[in-house]
Amino acid sequence: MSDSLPWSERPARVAGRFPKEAATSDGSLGQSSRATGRQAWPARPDAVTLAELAVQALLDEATLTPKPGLVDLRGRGSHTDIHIGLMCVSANALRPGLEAMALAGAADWRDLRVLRERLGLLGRATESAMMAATEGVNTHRGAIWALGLLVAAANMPSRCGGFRPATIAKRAGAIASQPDRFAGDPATHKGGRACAQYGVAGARGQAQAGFPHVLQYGLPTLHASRRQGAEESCARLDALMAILAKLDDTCVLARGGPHALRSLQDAAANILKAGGTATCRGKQLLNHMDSEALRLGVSPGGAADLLAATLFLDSLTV
Ligand SMILES: CC(C)(COP(=O)(O)OP(=O)(O)OC[C@H]1O[C@@H](n2cnc3c(N)ncnc32)[C@H](O[C@H]2O[C@H](COP(=O)(O)OP(=O)(O)OP(=O)(O)O)[C@@H](O)[C@H]2O)[C@@H]1O)[C@@H](O)C(=O)NCCC(=O)NCCS
Ligand SMILES: Nc1ncnc2[nH]cnc12
Repeated sequence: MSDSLPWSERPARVAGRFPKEAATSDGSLGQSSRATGRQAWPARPDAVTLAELAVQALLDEATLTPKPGLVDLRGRGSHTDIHIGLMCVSANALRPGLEAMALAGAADWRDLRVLRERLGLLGRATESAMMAATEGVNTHRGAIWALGLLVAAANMPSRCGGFRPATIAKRAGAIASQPDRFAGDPATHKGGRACAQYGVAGARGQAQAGFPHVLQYGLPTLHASRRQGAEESCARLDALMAILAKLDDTCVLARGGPHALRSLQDAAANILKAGGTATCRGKQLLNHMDSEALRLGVSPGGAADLLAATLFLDSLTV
């Protein structure tokens, strides 16, 4: 890690807990201690724990299999430059940055404008750390944005409100809605251009609205599928389908256009209508959806990021 990073004074104890070799191992990789989706915290988690939970959510998302067009334990999906090992290395490289962003939430909560600019600085440095770890591949840019805002919001003092997912997401939305004088030009980003071309809100709009796809689709579907007795991996895949069915994912739009987006959204909705990914029909449809994503050359990276955000907020549930 570069010495110039703003958190370089942080102790090494938070870095590199996930060995590179383990990244390509079997299905046990990435399974959290909350494999049942439940973890009781004796008190509110501190910044180190919040960063750890966020990284775990990223690992859980990356290793969730089978996902349509996305990198998973089977392979690269529609990507040529990313594999599961890189996703895991990348997730682990974000830990110090996420911890610093959580600390910023506790330090700068009184002035959301100051906090937004602090998070912008840390977010851009975390993007650089990701790029250094992946040798220039964009694995988690959207995830840094979403989880950075959420860990900061989760670490604001309790007088800012409760610790429920809805409260944390709303606070994150308030931070994201503040201006950042130092932000780059969105029109130079592929996602920013897709937003302008197709009139969609993208990752920025999703965060500013307080993560509606996480609160209205991801979390309720995760919980409903668990209640219906689905295995944890199926409940998580169902949550991904629920997000995907409704999200204007700029990764899909940028690579495949509106036709590809509609095709994935319809396929995800049909899987849920068939009873979800735990059913035989749901599994068949998921297989078909995966083939279609590969044929179209698209990968719903935005929906995957929001699944990680869903799993992170779920992991805070006592
Ligand atoms: C505000 C930013 C998000 C700026 O980003 P941008 O203007 O580019 O906005 P979006 O494209 O809308 O979003 C960026 C990433 O967010 C994910 N995403 C896409 N759609 C949505 C959506 N509707 N809702 C939520 N999230 C969404 C997605 O990230 C994932 O995909 C990336 C991989 O995609 P891929 O196409 O393979 O990679 P590319 O590099 O684009 O392609 P190639 O060049 O390889 O061909 C991967 O990152 C996933 O995570 C979008 O890509 C924000 O990033 C920003 O301002 N950051 C600065 C720091 C900051 O202010 N931080 C503050 C808080 S931490
Ligand atoms: N599993 C995944 N595959 C490809 N891009 C992603 N972005 C976030 N998660 C991803």
